[in-house]
This record gives sequence, structure tokens and C-alpha cells, in this order.
Amino acid sequence: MTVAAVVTAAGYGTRLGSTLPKALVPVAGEALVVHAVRAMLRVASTVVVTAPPTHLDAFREALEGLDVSIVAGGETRQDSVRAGLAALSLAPSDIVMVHDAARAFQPPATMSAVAAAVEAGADGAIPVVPVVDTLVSAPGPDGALGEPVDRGDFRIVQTPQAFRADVLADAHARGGAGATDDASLARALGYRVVAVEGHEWGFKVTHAGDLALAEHVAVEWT
Ligand SMILES: Nc1ccn([C@@H]2O[C@H](COP(=O)(O)OP(=O)(O)OP(=O)(O)O)[C@@H](O)[C@H]2O)c(=O)n1
Ligand SMILES: C[C@](O)(CO)[C@H](O)COP(=O)(O)O
Repeated sequence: MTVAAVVTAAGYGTRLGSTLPKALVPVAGEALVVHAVRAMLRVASTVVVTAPPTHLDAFREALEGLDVSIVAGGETRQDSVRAGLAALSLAPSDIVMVHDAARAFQPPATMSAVAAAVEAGADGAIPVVPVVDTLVSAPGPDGALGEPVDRGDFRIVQTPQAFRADVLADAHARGGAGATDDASLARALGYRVVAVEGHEWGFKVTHAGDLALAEHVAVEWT
């Protein structure tokens, strides 16, 4: 089984509020993208990283010594995934994963699990975790509390998301704009995307407070 990966790292992380692009922000002494790529190289034989066009040299420096290609990402995550896919040479039946550098501490076991689900016959596979909080619908304009929603009906989506290469290429060729992840594109076209168990360490560094958790997890992570 050939497994390749695109690690998306071309976002600037506006919600994080750092002067550096988010993937270059150090956690436990190394950039987030380095943690993410090192884990991915345990599972994928070819890895392409999308970087902000303004910071290609900084990414080359950060990733020096790791066996990856670096390409300029696009305006949106979808554009970046397409740029990463264009840099890979894939057979239709190969497996390709798309992973956020911002989810730098997703354990390799989760990566292997999504790849294995595709190898077993799914068109795509993504890690999900249960919702741990009580949920309600958004309040109305008057601020009145929305209806309670059964949290058991929902899951939180993580990465890496794995696909047969022809499926992901088709999803990005024909999929609409606005999807926040690759699975939504594939599913909208009728492909069978399955859910596998994600991991709490697969959380996304989005806001500044997430960095404290990342520092903690980085110490535990092996
Ligand atoms: N044009 C983009 C936008 C995002 N990403 C990557 O997609 C992942 C998930 O995106 P998100 O966490 O939403 O990152 P940002 O877009 O950087 O964050 P923000 O929305 O706060 O600016 C990140 O690893 C990010 O680097 C990308 O490769 N190209
Ligand atoms: C693919 C993804 O990680 C799904 O959670 C995606 O990057 C999410 O981006 P978001 O818009 O910040 O949820």
C-alpha cells in the first residue's frame, strides 16, 4: 500500500494572533509543522507541506533534514490542498492523507487507522471524537437560549483525512467552494467516507490558549 500525505500549513493563524504563521509557532522548542511532519513520516512514504508563499524559506529552514517537499499554498485551505496534491505523483488506488499542521499532536496510530480503513475498501476515512459538552442551538436575536441538542448525535472532526487518490482528486476537481474539510467534499459527491476513532491529542491549535495544552501534550507525546 502506497501512502502519501499533504500537510496543510499555509494558513496565517489569524485567530491565534501570532506574528509568525501558525505552523511556525514553536511548541516544546520545535515548530508545529515539524511535530506534524515527523509524526506523518512514520506512516506516509511521501509528504508534501503547503507553506505560506511569503515564508517558503523559513519553512525550508524549519523542516531541514526531514524528507518532505514544500510548495506554496493558496488563499484557502482547499486551494492549499489542491496545490499539495498537484505536487504528488499518485496512482488512482494509492492512499493519500490530508493533515493539518495545526493538529500537530495527532498520534501516528490515528493516521494508520484512517489509512487502514481506506485500504479495507472505504473511499475515505476520517477521525472523529465525541462531543464532551452539553449542546444547545444558537440563541435567537433576542438572546433566548436555543433548544437542547443531543450531543450523542454529533462528532467533532479531526485530521488526517485519508482517501483513495482518485476519490480525493475528483472531490477537489468537482467539489464546491466553502467546504471546511476534504471529507465534506467527497461525501457531497456520494463517496463513502467512514468515521474512525480520533484522539483527544488531535485537537487543532486555533486560539492562543490552545498553545498551553499543546505544550503539555508535547511533553506526553512520543
Ligand atoms: N490558505 C490556507 C489556510 C489554512 N491552511 C492550513 O489548514 C490548517 C487548518 O486551518 P486553520 O487552523 O483554520 O488555520 P488558519 O487558516 O491558519 O487559521 P485562521 O483561520 O485562524 O487564520 C492549518 O494547518 C493551516 O495552516 C492552509 O494550508 N492554507
Ligand atoms: C479539516 C479541519 O481540521 C476540520 O476540523 C479544518 O481545518 C477545520 O477548519 P476550521 O474552519 O477552523 O474548523
